[in-house]
Amino acid sequence: MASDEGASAGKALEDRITKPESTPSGNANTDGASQALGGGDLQDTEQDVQVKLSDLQADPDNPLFSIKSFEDLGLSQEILQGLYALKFIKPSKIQERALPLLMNNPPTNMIGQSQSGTGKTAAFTLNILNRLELDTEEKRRTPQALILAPSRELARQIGGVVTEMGRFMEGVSVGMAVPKEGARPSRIDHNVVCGTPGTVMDLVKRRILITNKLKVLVLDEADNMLDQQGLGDQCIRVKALLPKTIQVVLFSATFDDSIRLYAAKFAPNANEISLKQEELTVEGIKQFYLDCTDDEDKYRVLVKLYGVMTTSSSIIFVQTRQTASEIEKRMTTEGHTVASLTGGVEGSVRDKIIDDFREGRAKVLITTNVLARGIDVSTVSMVINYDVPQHYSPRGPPSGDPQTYLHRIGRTGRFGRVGVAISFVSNKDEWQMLMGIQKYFNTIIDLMPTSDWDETEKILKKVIKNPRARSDFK
Ligand SMILES: Nc1ncnc2c1ncn2[C@@H]1O[C@H](COP(=O)(O)OP(=O)(O)OP(=O)(O)O)[C@@H](O)[C@H]1O
Repeated sequence: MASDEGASAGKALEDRITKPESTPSGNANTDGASQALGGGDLQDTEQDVQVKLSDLQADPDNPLFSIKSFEDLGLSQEILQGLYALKFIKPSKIQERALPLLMNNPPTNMIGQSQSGTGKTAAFTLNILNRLELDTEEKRRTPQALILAPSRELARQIGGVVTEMGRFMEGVSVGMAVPKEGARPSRIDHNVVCGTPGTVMDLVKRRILITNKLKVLVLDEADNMLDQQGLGDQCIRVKALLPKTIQVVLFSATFDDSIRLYAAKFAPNANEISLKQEELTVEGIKQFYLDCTDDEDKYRVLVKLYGVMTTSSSIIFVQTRQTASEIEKRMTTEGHTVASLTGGVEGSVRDKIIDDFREGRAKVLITTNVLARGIDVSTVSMVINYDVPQHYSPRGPPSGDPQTYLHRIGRTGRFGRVGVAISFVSNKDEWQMLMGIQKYFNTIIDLMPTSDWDETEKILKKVIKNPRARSDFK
């Protein structure tokens, strides 16, 4: 097992850690990117972010609002220490609502929905930590919780969160079940396992991952996991090999009607927390579109935009690996520093690329839908849909893919931060798809002027610099 990726936690309580003040100067993120960068030109300072966060968490209409404190939720002292160390002050709405239901006994399944960047990971992680039995060496070496995610990067990220949150508990250890070069050990002896469905299935079949003591199964990005032909099939096959009494927890920002019925079969008798379609967009993300004359113009506009957005981190989403590699080559030849991560890249190289991006060594990431979901890098202040996300149709023109659009743009504006999402439109099909997406979420996607780039720069800076962007741009 790739124990190099999963870190053993359970460190002894080092210094005495106290609860953070309600407006700390630290970073309430586990991704580490903000600390490395310290905020760029077009970035909120951490001070701004924290002041704003306490305002948002006091607004009952905001997804980050809660009445209760983490102490009220019945978490152990060691778990609270983990949260304090991460500078989590108050739960978000999904955490406050989901945790009592998740932690209740006898365990009940859950289907939980909340906007992107509102802390779903902590919700399911805290339940897992709360349920772990770590009082004997044997129990510590036995898998008790399994978390499945659609990409290697997301599985690794979640593994990191579990490790960080559980670091004051004696004996928490996280193993990764993602594709790996080289030999695997004969047995996974971690109590929490995070992985992608194909690898997990393989490890279960080879009896490297022993499942009979598993108590919790989490599917993050559950609609995607159950929907896609390949992943859905694998998730069902994995679940069939797990104890019948396992608590099944499904989380996502999106559960389309078509998948909801299916999710209810996968997690029977679940408690459900759901949102209406028009509640799904995140207020802090200002959405624009840009008119381009053709594909070549898209590229010209992209390069122009990068002349304007020099310092903060951004992600460019494209539809195909081929486009990703073309843009990467062209931009690199022209002297831009960009990285590209697609499914075609080998695992260890992918790890390096995403780690470089997280830590601010690479500021521009070109990728496909492989990274559309879950990736949490707080310094990302701009997302570009170089291609409008679409469902291919064997007959007729492609149709827009609102769920993927929402997840892509949700890579910015995390937990009360602000960001911009810009979609490039170069033909009638793309225009229609984008307008369909706008209608689906009942949101506003404004035209970004490009006749005067000084003006474009001003608009972008105003959005990203303004800590009150959500009320201005509602
Ligand atoms: N209570 C909290 N206080 C402060 N920060 C928090 C809190 N809960 C979560 N966060 C931070 O918010 C960010 C977003 O959380 P997370 O990645 O879990 O979002 P998500 O809801 O899973 O989003 P997505 O739908 O995009 O996967 C993370 O950086 C996390 O550390």
